[in-house]
Amino acid sequence: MDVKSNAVFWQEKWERGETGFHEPQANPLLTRHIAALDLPVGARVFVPLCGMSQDMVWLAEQGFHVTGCELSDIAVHRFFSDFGITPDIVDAGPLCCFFAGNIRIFAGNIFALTPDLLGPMDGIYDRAALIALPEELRRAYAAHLLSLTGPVPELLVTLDYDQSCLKGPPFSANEAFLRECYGQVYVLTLLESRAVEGGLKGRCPASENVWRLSALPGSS
Ligand SMILES: C[S@@+](CC[C@H](N)C(=O)[O-])C[C@H]1O[C@@H](n2cnc3c(N)ncnc32)[C@H](O)[C@@H]1O
Repeated sequence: MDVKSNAVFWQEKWERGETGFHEPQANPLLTRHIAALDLPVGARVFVPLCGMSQDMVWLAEQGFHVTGCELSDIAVHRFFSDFGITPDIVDAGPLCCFFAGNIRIFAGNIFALTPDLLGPMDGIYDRAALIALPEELRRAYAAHLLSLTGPVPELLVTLDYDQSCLKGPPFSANEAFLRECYGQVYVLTLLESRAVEGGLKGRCPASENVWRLSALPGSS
């Protein structure tokens, strides 16, 4: 699957309301482990492929400046309208930037986002972003993310399961794959691993893993 067909796939998911990944509250793995990034209040946190995640609200409530990037306009509009907030909207090259308070979201394809548009970031929170993408795009995504932010600390939530058991998304990302994508610049530390209750989609044993990525000495 290439960048264009991936975009069509996700746009159609949002149009059909197939958003089972969306959680009504902040993810407990985020709230439990964000401190591991050691970010000061006021730090700038990037949330790639953010959907309309409540995690952004929770991060903003902790005093962080949050920047998301999301392909679907439907998701971005719903994120703000659910709070009864009318965001300001400005053109940002090939993307559109929505902002209100200490949350801004780039609506558009992350592969079109540039370091200049994004600006400096102090940390990354990736839940269901890397693993939303098929194998061919996942490596490109990881490299692009690094080109956007450099090796800032990252909290990464992944799934690990036998890919032959389910088609995905979400796709499996095992430790070897993560080390291939990120091991050149990051030290990877597994903070928590827990079995998905009842199996992934009720069909396949899976573990949900929380990783801290911190810059290898000399890589920042
Ligand atoms: C599985 S959802 C996860 C959303 C969010 N992280 C959460 O935890 O609810 C993946 C999201 O990535 C978005 N997406 C997929 N490819 C993208 C791309 N190339 N650029 C920006 N967003 C993308 C989809 O529209 C979808 O909302």
